[in-house]
Amino acid sequence: MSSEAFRIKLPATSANLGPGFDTLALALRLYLEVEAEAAASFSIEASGRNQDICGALEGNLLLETYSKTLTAAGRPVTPLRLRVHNEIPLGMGCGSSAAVRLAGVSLAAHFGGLGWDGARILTEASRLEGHPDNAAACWLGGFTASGMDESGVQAVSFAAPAEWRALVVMPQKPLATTASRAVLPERYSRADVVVNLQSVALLTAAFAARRADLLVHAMRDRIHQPYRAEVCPLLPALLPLAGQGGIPGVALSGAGPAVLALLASEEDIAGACERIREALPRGETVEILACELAPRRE
Ligand SMILES: Nc1ncnc2c1ncn2[C@@H]1O[C@H](COP(=O)(O)OP(=O)(O)OP(=O)(O)O)[C@@H](O)[C@H]1O
Ligand SMILES: N[C@@H](CCO)C(=O)O
Repeated sequence: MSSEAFRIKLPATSANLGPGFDTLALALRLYLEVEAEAAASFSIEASGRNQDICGALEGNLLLETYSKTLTAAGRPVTPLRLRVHNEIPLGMGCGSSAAVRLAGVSLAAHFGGLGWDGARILTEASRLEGHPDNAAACWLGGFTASGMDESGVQAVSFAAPAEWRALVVMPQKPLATTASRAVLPERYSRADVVVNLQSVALLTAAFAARRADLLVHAMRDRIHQPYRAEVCPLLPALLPLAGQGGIPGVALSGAGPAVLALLASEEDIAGACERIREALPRGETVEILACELAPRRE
């Protein structure tokens, strides 16, 4: 067990990127920062987005993950004084739950003296998530491909082109990942699976080869986006922008409801925001976050 203070900073992530359902994700330069020290009782000082949720002592995913992980490991739950600064939108498809679960597991590993390495922390958080894509990109940074089986998570990350930018287009209301997974079918046709296999391979190659021109083909998806359009109405409105002036690729961000637009450079941001606003359903109010891509963790 350790009584030393602990600090962690983890990025937002956009998972799937179109075809890579539960597999691919990209880290974004928006962060969750948690500082903790052992104390006589739990307290949280929250700043940034969603302070009500991030600062709650009841039903807080950070505290739940921390306590659950220590209890499962047979260790006492040391009360903590926490400072949480959050820039990641909650329930929008930007990996907020993966970041907070990784933070909670890391706190447990530290204060419980569990002796877990990074791979174990990533595996524990991914199991709590039910899929490794967000957690892998959050933990490793960059562009990440990941898989998970009973032995744990296997994940590889590499640096995404630093000059590319992400626009995250968010509606007013969040959508829980569980609700967005509930609309997906159990089975797919061979034709749909083949399209996604081709796209995943092409998309990974497009990031590695820094080929923004391939994104319009490589971000095609038939596994989750067609079904999620009903609960993510920004998607059908914005998907047709892919491949048009200054917006090489468009996909649902994670489980939605936000939409991710990938741009080849900073200069394209203003024009892309204008086209996105023109394409929105009438009366739809959105927040558009322009993000740099987060580097690979060293
Ligand atoms: N910093 C945080 N503090 C406390 N709870 C959080 C925090 N971040 C996320 N959560 C919890 O996670 C929920 C959102 O998780 P959910 O999996 O539904 O969406 P997401 O992770 O934001 O999006 P996606 O999984 O599609 O990328 C919030 O409603 C909240 O309960
Ligand atoms: N791959 C996950 C990401 C959201 O957590 C999904 O699409 O449901």
